[in-house]
Amino acid sequence: MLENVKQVILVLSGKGGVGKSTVSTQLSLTLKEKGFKVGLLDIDLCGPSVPYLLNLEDQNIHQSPEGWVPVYLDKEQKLGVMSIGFLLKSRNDAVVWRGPKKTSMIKQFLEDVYWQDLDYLIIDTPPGTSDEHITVMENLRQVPQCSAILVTTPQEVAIEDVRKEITFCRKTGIPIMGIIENMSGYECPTCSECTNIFSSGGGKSLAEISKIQYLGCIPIDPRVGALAGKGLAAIKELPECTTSKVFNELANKLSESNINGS
Ligand SMILES: Nc1ncnc2c1ncn2[C@@H]1O[C@H](COP(=O)(O)OP(=O)(O)OP(=O)(O)O)[C@@H](O)[C@H]1O
Ligand code: SF4
Repeated sequence: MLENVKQVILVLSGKGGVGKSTVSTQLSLTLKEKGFKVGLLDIDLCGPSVPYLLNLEDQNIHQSPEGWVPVYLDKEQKLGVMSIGFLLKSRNDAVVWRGPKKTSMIKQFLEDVYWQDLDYLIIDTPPGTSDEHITVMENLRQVPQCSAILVTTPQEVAIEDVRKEITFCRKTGIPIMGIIENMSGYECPTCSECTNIFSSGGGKSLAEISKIQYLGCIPIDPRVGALAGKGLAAIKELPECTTSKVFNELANKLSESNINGS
């Protein structure tokens, strides 16, 4: 049920493992820390990592007369989470479904979750442009405030795949809010010096060429990696690190409703 959701943000990536779920969870946690009411919907049916990242793996969802009740991270119910992971017995269980079953599960996720009033619904998607994406795009077209954030890494192959995501968004009519480059150099936890391990700046130049807003680069930071599985916000635990600054700025841009669709 999306009637009472003010803004929907889809987090997309061309490749797997580029940090899409990290961006989805840290963005959700940052918005929660800023006092917003947030929902995080994980539709990566084949690799749902959000329950793990937020330390919610042992939680179950419940059915209420209004619909599925999300799992809440906090007592105040500021961050609600929905993931196929909550329906699996163990993290190692695999979802082996054909397209139509995946499509109907995603429709249920979009229609039957009782989110209550939300300032933001963040949707973590599988990599690429699959059946899941088409179903989501079709169902979200009627949501007035909906846009996509594209996540990439600096390598040329990842950048190439983001080009495909841009084409996909433009064809399906979802405005792109911007591009984030993750794993852009290595930030030393001791002296905060950033060393470029791979090339860098590919995400920025792609944003410039494609006339899309560049939302910043997040370095590889072992301290940020260590937050995975704990459900802790980088902005609270590591306020001085570059990652926190990027998420803080991103959350500010969102709250100013500065959606530059392109
Ligand atoms: N900036 C970063 N610094 C350190 N570790 C990171 C960073 N970004 C992501 N990671 C780590 O890299 C791994 C992969 O990240 P994540 O699960 O967010 O990627 P993904 O794109 O969602 O992957 P998938 O395609 O499997 O859904 C995780 O262990 C995460 O903690
Ligand atoms: S980046 Fe700084 S603290 Fe890290 S290893 Fe190099 S000199 Fe040492």
